[in-house]
Amino acid sequence: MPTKPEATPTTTGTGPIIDVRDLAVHFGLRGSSLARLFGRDAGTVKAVDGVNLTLARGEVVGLVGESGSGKSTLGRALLGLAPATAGSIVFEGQDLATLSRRRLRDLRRHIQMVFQDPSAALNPAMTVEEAVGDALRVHGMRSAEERRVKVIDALERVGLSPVELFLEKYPRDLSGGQKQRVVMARAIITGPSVLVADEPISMLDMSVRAKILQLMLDLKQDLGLTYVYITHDLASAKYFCDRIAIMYLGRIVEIGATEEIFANPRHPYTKALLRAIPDPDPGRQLPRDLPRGEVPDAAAPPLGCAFHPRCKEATPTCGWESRDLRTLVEAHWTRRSPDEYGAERAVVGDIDHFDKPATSTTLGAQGAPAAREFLDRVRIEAPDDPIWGGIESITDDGSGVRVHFHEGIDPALRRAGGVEVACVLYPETSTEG
Ligand SMILES: Nc1ncnc2c1ncn2[C@@H]1O[C@H](COP(=O)(O)OP(=O)(O)OP(=O)(O)O)[C@@H](O)[C@H]1O
Repeated sequence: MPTKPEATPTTTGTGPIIDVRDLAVHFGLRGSSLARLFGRDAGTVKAVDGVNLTLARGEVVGLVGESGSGKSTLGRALLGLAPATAGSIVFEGQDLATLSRRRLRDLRRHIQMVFQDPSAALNPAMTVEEAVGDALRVHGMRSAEERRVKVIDALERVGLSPVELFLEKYPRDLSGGQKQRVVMARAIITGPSVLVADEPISMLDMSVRAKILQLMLDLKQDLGLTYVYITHDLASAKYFCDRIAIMYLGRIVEIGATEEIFANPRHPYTKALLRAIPDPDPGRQLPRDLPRGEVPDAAAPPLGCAFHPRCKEATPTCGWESRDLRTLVEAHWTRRSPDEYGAERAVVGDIDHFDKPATSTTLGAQGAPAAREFLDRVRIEAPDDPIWGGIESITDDGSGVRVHFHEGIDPALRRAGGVEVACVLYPETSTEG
């Protein structure tokens, strides 16, 4: 029987193992050198923007969302690898922000990260023994003999046996699944209590994905680990996670027990992600529509609820604005002939100012009646677009009209039934709460 890797004094406490409060991680964009010369701010990406998350000991929490939703940044922040702009991360009662660089490095024995690409994570010039033992060397274990004992134990735990066959191998000699097992061995060898796994199976062959997830569950059981599982794949999260946090543009928009999220999704984004899960039964034809449009630019998120431009259930107060009008007008123009487009373009005039997010904007170059007629034509073509509910009024203004949108609501996470959800459809007074 393999012995347990280095004991972790931190796993024995009570209360949450990690407590994240109002965490923000913002990245300043450098912009072009010309913009910098004129002192223009190139903007800020709010990769994580006001996240609260409590990890109970021994649970598996999934961070799920499309690319750019901030999952990896949140995961990296838990290890102190992405600096917090605001808020706090408390691990076993210690606020990461108060730790010295040395203590922070030491903390990484207790919180380890596993990345998506095992080939990139392993140094091609190191044998398996060197790669797995290196973490011990970094943390001060000088004796090669002691390291070897621990390495053998860790390799046995991750199913690379007989161990002698693997110790002297290089990454190039291993399959993708074996490499990820080596990465897992390296992660557990310091005796961590928390493991942040960032898409750990997405680059592996289908045939080995379930085996690696099962290995992770076995390790969790044996070593008393707590997991943060980062993925864009809800199907694997269903299998693996106790709780799921759905992320969108730096925020958690819904969080709750896995069964509840799957049985009764509340947030329109969660519903859309669930509809997009491929059905393993080829005979069943389910609509697989990810929400319309792409994930917006995180440096200039939509006003109000960041999901509103793609939302099927959007309401008049979800944050409609000038950029939504541009999207609608441009979609209308894609269906016009070149002559029609030319004539309408002259009526509408310049629309570049729509790109500056605003709840009031002007449209028109040939007078208010022509601008109104144009908007009527757009509306007849797309009468069900939720943006129309978001327009409060249209008034005459100079050479055209001014479109006023309802002031949008940026919803906070609120309890609704068994989950928490950030959507105006679940207000504080909701009977569900
Ligand atoms: N070091 C950085 N500098 C600037 N922007 C960054 C940095 N790291 C991440 N971002 C931006 O922050 C946002 C969130 O990125 P992040 O990688 O955390 O998302 P993700 O959900 O993990 O996406 P993916 O699944 O593609 O990894 C993105 O807009 C990304 O471009």
